[in-house]
Amino acid sequence: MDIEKVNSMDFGEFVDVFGNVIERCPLIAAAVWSQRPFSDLEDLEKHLFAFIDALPQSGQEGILRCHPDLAGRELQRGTLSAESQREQRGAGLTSLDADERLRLAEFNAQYRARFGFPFVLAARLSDRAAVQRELAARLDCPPAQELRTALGEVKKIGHLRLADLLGADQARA
Ligand SMILES: NC(=O)N[C@H]1NC(=O)NC1=O
Repeated sequence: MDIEKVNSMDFGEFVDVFGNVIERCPLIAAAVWSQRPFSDLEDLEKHLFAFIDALPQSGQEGILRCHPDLAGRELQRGTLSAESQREQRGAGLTSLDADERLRLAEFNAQYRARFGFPFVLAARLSDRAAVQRELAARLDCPPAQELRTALGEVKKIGHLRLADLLGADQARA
């Protein structure tokens, strides 16, 4: 997909295509649509991320709360977004045994109780062992630092999702 194509999208198409670059936060794509034209895809990414950075802490925490737990109930129920499903499967989180699933659920619950939002990690850059390690390590972080780390992970996920959207279209062209 080239940038002319992106810049020519009407609002509805733009939100359809980019609405889940940030998990379950189509408002972010909706907000940056009016900032067209973008000079290139990095520019689009910059606008998406600048929107996140400009939010008050409550809004940033809201973005984190839109993320499903890793290996959580939504994975069991099959109600994840297509992107999240693919990412969690890629990290091996669909094939945990019962003990591993329980351990992760306990850590996820501890994390949520401490910080007030779910543990977020770019699963595609990780694997099941690293997810558990990271979660245990980040539980000890000071809250302000942890908010920054988690938003950094949201951006990594968004970066990879954007690259997928573009790559898929280039392959078709
Ligand atoms: N909780 C969490 O990190 N979820 C996200 N991570 C990821 O790679 N995809 C997600 O949905």
